[in-house]
Amino acid sequence: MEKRFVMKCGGSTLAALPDPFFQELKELQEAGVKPVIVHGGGPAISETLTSLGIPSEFVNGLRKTSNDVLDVVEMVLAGRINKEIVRKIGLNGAQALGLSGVDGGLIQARPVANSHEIGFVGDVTEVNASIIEGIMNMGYIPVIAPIGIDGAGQRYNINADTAAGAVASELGVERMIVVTDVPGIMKTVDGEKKVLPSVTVEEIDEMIQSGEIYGGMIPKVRAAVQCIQGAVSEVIIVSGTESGVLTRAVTEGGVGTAIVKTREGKVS
Ligand SMILES: Nc1ncnc2c1ncn2[C@@H]1O[C@H](COP(=O)(O)OP(=O)(O)O)[C@@H](O)[C@H]1O
Ligand SMILES: CC(=O)N[C@@H](CCC(=O)OP(=O)(O)O)C(=O)O
Repeated sequence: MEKRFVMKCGGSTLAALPDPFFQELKELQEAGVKPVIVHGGGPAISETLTSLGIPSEFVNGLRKTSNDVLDVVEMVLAGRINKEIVRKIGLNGAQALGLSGVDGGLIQARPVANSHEIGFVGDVTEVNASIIEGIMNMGYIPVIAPIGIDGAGQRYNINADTAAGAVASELGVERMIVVTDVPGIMKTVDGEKKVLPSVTVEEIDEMIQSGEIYGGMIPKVRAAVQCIQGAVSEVIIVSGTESGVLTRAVTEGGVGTAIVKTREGKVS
């Protein structure tokens, strides 16, 4: 099975991901699947900023990033969190190689439109796929921290969902899997909260308008909508703590919430 997929692991769930999750990753790799991981770490960044007494706030889901904040973001994401994931993959029998978007100029970025307000936050302009492919071809799982860089050497803090979407688009993978702390996109139907098996771009817009999708789910669905406009067929949002979820998401689908162009276009 020669198949690649991009998996975004959210900071909300990283510490809770159990060994069986990483064992599934190893088994998928042994079966010939090539995973690429892009990770977040928002809660760990916030904790470190607090312990250092550096104020931090979010504007529309993006962290206001001064130079001091940027140093901490890089230290926590490209340092502690990245190496923790690499270590867990190693302990469960596979091999990973960690890097940030700065390494080899992997993720090129430019300031977001409202950078005057939120500082060094970036949008991705280019992803150097050959670096990722080189790592995969050596038999390692690339583990990428979402820091970007521009031609002048300026670093940028990039939302991890946005970075993962850009990597998935550049690699042209069929599926991006977003691992978070909820089992999918939820909606209250007849007074009961249910996980939606699939949602279309149109339905996402309505759910953001109505407030049913809010907070940290917004960058996820925005990144998903952006990458399914291109080669990526669907984005699947799942919880990483459910047993067998990763294998199902990669091989057959039918788990979590699939974000699809249209229902007809759904790959099942
Ligand atoms: N419709 C929705 N269904 C499920 N979760 C939602 C929804 N709208 C907003 N959320 C929120 O999004 C959160 C996941 O985003 P976030 O905390 O940023 O996670 P991560 O660190 O994995 O990126 C959930 O814990 C939940 O509070
Ligand atoms: C610009 C911006 O907001 N960057 C994020 C990067 C980490 C991230 O996105 O982590 P999660 O996936 O855990 O939310 C931040 O500073 O928190």
